[in-house]
Amino acid sequence: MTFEKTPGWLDWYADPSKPAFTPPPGSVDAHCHVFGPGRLFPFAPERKYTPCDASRDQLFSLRDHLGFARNVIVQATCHGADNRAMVDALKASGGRARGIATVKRSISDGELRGLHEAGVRGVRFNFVRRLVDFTPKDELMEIASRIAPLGWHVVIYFEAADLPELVDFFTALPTTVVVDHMGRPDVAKPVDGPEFGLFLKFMREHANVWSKVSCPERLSVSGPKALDGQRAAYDDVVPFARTIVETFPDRVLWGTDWPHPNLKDHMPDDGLLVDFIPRIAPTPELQRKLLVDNPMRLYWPEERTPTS
Ligand SMILES: O=C(O)/C=C(\CC(=O)C(=O)O)C(=O)O
Repeated sequence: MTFEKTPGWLDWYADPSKPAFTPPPGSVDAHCHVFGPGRLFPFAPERKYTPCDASRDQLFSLRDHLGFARNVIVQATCHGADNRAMVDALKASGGRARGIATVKRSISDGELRGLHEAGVRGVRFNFVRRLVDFTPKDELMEIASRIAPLGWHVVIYFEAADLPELVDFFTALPTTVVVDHMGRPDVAKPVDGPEFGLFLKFMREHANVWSKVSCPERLSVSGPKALDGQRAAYDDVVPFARTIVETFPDRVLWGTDWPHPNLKDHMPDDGLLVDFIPRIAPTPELQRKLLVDNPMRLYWPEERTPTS
């Protein structure tokens, strides 16, 4: 099947730079996607966008180029609840990728076990209206209670302005809860203002809540962009991400978000994006927690040594 990309679609950056920052050995890119390829894994009829292809082999070659060891592949909404492309990538990764699935309440226990064997360790609940149609909260809660015994967690994606309305549902979830992209703060607002304050309170008062400090390219208003050799990009996002890393160093994850769906302004050079990491996690200890210890604890707990 051939697909026509959404008009204005920006393809992933073809020839990324080598980062100046060297990630510690064993680093995990804990948020990335695969798209298709559409001829093998057709995009879902209910999708809100049609992307370019972004295959597992292209993802794995980016992983190696950037100096990462592992990936966490998050089911993208353009594949709906058809997890085949993501699962195919997990199976081809030689144990170096884990996955986050999208499932419906109709999924059987056997199918859940199959996903677990392939390397899935969580489900994603998406509340961003431009990406998905609303799933009733009772259905989501039922899914959460079924995946909890597998040791899985729930990844949530929402916009900062929607947190007040969603917070009661989030705090009722029975698993670890991982927030995508810091809950998408409006970085034009003050880092010590009420909106981001609510997010910090949410994390402070709920020790099961983690955050990905990812996607500065999606959140930044004033740049500069991670392009043309700019190794100090997205200044306006730094205080938000750094506050989270320094306040909750054991509950943060980082990911490229490759292939960066739905960006409208520019496509970042992923090598320069990696150079954002030492600006938000300034010490080797914070970097090791963010890139190795935390994702290993969540996604490969069986591989942890007693000291890590
Ligand atoms: O890549 C992301 O995390 C963010 C997305 C896309 C997405 O979540 C999806 O398609 O599932 C976005 O904001 O458009």
